[in-house]
Amino acid sequence: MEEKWEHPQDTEVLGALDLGGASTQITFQPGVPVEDRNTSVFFRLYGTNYSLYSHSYLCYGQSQALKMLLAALHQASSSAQISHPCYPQGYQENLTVAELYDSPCVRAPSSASPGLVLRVTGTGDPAACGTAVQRLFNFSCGAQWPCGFNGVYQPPVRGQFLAFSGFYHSLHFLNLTGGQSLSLVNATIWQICNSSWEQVQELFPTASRTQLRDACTASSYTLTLLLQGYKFNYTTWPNIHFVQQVANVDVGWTLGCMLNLTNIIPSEPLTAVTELPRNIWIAATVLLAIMLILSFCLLTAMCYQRNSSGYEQL
Ligand SMILES: Nc1ncnc2c1ncn2[C@@H]1O[C@H](COP(=O)(O)OP(=O)(O)O)[C@@H](O)[C@H]1O
Repeated sequence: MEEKWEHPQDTEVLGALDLGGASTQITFQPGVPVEDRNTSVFFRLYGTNYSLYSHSYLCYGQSQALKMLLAALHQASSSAQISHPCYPQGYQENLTVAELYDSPCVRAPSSASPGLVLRVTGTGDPAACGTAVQRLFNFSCGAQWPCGFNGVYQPPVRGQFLAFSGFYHSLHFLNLTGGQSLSLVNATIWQICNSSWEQVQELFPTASRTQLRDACTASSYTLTLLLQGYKFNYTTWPNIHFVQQVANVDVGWTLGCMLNLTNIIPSEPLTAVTELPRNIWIAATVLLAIMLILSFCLLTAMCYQRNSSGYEQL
């Protein structure tokens, strides 16, 4: 770095995968020009220009996706009893219609009365869970080919990626953030989704009730989003590095935002100074020079006067 914030020319640009509570983002440097202007980003960081692909899917963050799944299961059941295939078998909870439909990502059916209490029962069924999670997405590309999901254009993923926030937390809980193979990840998620409420409590005695309830749903959602959503596969899976920190700093959208903003700070005042018209710049310099010369003359004259009046007194 030679004590300068410069981008070494031969280093690889890492992609970023962020799974927040409300939305998920993918950003990377594609191998082809970005065909859709809505998803192309030109970005200048410490003197280097980058042309990137980036898209944010609203409502596909972890919390909202899990809510969409529950709402879809409720609407499919058409009663106050909801069978949840991703919750552990034997798990039960009550929630009201108002609590379920409290976000813009889920639209309440007109027939649902807000005060109605819904009873959710886990069935711990990995195959049905996988199917229910996949139904949250529309995988057909339509005119936008190649695509991610919901008809959003996305070039094929390329290079190494850092996956953080919800991607990290959902897999870290199952000890799957250490470079495990995709087969092992699949098998572990299948196993947790096949477990009963008693079994998950025994497996993770210190975990909270919510963590235990959501372990299967969150990890299944993460895997579906990465494989079918963002189109990673067996070959590109090892290129995803699940991280919470890089060089002892928490990674997330706030760090990226800060880096982007701090890079802008020095360039703005400089632009303002160099954009002064040339003739005004010359006039100001000449005026300053004249004032300096006049001040010097005045000071000399005052000193001379004081000295000569002193001699007269003597
Ligand atoms: N320490 C944690 N342990 C387990 N899950 C977490 C932890 N922190 C965040 N999560 C989960 O990861 C998801 C994203 O969290 P976060 O990055 O804080 O969201 P946002 O970007 O919206 O602020 C949330 O759904 C949350 O449940």
